[in-house]
Amino acid sequence: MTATKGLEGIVATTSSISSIVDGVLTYRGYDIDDLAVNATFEETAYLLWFGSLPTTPELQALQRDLSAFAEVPEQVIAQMKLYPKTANTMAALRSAVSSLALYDEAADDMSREANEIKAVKLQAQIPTLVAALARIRKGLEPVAPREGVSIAENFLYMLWGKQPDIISVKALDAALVLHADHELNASTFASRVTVATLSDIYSGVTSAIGALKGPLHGGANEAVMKMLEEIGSLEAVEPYIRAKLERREKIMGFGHRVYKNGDPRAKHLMKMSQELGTMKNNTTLYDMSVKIEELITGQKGLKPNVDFYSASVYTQLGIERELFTPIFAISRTSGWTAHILEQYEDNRIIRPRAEYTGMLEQKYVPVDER
Ligand SMILES: CC(=O)SCCNC(=O)CCNC(=O)[C@H](O)C(C)(C)COP(=O)(O)OP(=O)(O)OC[C@H]1O[C@@H](n2cnc3c(N)ncnc32)[C@H](O)[C@@H]1OP(=O)(O)O
Ligand SMILES: O=C([O-])CC(=O)C(=O)O
Repeated sequence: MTATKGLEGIVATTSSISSIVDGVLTYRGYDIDDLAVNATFEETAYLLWFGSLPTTPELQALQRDLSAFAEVPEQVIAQMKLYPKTANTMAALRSAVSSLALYDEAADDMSREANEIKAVKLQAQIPTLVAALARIRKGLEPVAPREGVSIAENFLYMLWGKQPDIISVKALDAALVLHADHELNASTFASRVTVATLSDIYSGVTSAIGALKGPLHGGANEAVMKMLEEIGSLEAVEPYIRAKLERREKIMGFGHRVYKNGDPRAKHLMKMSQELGTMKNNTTLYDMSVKIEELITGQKGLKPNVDFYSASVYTQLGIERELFTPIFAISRTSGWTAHILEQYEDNRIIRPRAEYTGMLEQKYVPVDER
């Protein structure tokens, strides 16, 4: 038995949800480049869960369900008010999502029908939790979700407490489409491992949130913004990056296990970052990001991943960086739950082996003789 570090190149499951072949990302056979400019997030989530794009009545029914489920139990909001205001937002989200299970009587109902409802419910409730967390951290009261509006619009409405502008809603909606699923990434794998023990969907999504939090995965988008803030100006980019590379430090938002010639999602976010900067008459963050990309690609051959330009996109939308990874979680809930449903459909416990490298033939010595 020989271990492969990080399971690189190991095919661990079959899946018909999303694929990455020769650098092309597809959801259920639809190219991400097509979906990014044409599909809404609700259509995308439907596609991931049910395998085809919805008809008008199917989409309307989904939108009605998402609206009907968007409120979260008042006990969960009360618990969230007790979290320290300085708590890591992903740690807080992980706790809140775990708590949702306590108030769902169907949490352990393992029928396909019940699990599909819980997938839609989680998708509806997680944006409400993230917006509530953000407001509670600032000492503000959470804003209740509105009926009949998209997830992107509702989220920004609950976050800001006022009707968001159409440009912000469209930009967030496109970002949600781009982040929705990504084959067997670390958080999706974590969710599948958890539910393959026949544990419940809430446990699967809670595990996934824990995995997404790390800076080598979803947490990179917040880390990119911290770096941009630390750099501070276009002139400071070059010396900062050169010094970081000399110290052999990683540059967040660059590199990818699967894409070696670039992440197809990054160009969409790059364009959005440029457009938002131009619209707001301030392209500093975009210009700094482009300069960083030139230096990193030039010196290391590494390309930006989905987390790089999303940082400047969200900041230009007026969203604080502590919410970047939770927003990733809002989107990826669609992918996680689609994978969980797929895992339940044809389940076998996921239990690989480890190559043992420890000591051999030890003999027990009583404690007072050691
Ligand atoms: C949504 C997402 O999860 S997208 C990824 C988000 N994560 C990040 O942006 C964090 C920064 N990037 C990374 O840490 C890595 O590129 C990962 C985690 C994405 C992929 O990791 P791996 O597939 O294990 O790549 P690995 O670490 O083997 O990288 C190969 C080489 O490129 C280097 N490298 C990879 N990424 C970077 C980076 N961002 N900055 C500097 N060097 C890097 C590695 O140090 C390694 O060099 P070496 O061969 O001299 O040791
Ligand atoms: O696939 C990965 O390893 C990470 C990634 O880009 C994602 O989850 O979107």
